[in-house]
Amino acid sequence: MMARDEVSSSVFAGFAGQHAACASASGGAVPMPPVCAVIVAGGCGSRFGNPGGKQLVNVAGRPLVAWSIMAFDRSCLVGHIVVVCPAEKRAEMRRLAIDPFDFKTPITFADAGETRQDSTASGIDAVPMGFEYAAIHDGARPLITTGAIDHAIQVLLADCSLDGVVCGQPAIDTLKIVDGERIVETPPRSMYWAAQTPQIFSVEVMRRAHAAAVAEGFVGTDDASLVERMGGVVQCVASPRDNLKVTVPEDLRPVTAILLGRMSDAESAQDTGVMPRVQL
Ligand SMILES: Nc1ccn([C@@H]2O[C@H](COP(=O)(O)OP(=O)(O)OP(=O)(O)O)[C@@H](O)[C@H]2O)c(=O)n1
Ligand SMILES: C[C@](O)(CO)[C@H](O)COP(=O)(O)O
Repeated sequence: MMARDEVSSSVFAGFAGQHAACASASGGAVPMPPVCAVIVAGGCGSRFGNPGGKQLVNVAGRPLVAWSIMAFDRSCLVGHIVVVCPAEKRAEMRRLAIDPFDFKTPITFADAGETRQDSTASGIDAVPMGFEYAAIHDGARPLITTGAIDHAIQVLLADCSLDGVVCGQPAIDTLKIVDGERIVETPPRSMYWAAQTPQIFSVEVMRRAHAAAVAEGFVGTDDASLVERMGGVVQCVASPRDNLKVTVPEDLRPVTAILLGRMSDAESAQDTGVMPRVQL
């Protein structure tokens, strides 16, 4: 019912966007990248507890949300980024998390809603014409990498039976179903994944799924659940284990350590000539 148009798996070979590196790799004809990123950064961060929210908190030298924007900006498959935040925060978001960085991808804003689901609906509505897919990502997951984004997009584009893909990890802990704190059952772990973002869908499918959720009063904790309940086919794609979400202040410690570690690894590789010098 929600099948999307057939897309050749070869299409992602030549997307070049505005990025110099991508453009030179494509060697001429430059098709439009098929994906618009929707970065939801409209929550109030109540569990984090900072009065101004968490999206602009400095993490390893950048505002939290800027790390996610950077990862999508570097993807040749992403041609536009919509940042979802409260209207009154737009100017501050632009001044602190966008303008200081040399992002090449066009970035526009959409207004946040009351819930995360309302915010993703608003972001999907703001996807410009011409983009067939939307990659919805939490602004609070700064460790996502361009490689993981591109891999997930490629899995979706390569399989026309899919309505969407969800980045995540197979469960590694033993899981318990509980009533209060009393264990009711220990389900087979092999059936469980921990879902993360990005979650990527056809824009059309996502718009229909949101309309149905509103009509039927359904509120999910992620975007895929809206598509699943419509009978959509959604596949999990393994993404890096460290794609953590900053939810409470303690999350900053591992996230900062990982970002600093990545920067240090990149510097060492550049110094030993293993990698060309890149801007971090
Ligand atoms: N109305 C909302 C609620 C959440 N989000 C975004 O959804 C992502 C995941 O949500 P979460 O980590 O729960 O953030 P908050 O809602 O801000 O946190 P809390 O639930 O602690 O208030 C975050 O990037 C958050 O900014 C959003 O755009 N709009
Ligand atoms: C979408 C999500 O990041 C997938 O893990 C998560 O469900 C968001 O959860 P929250 O309730 O907004 O923290």
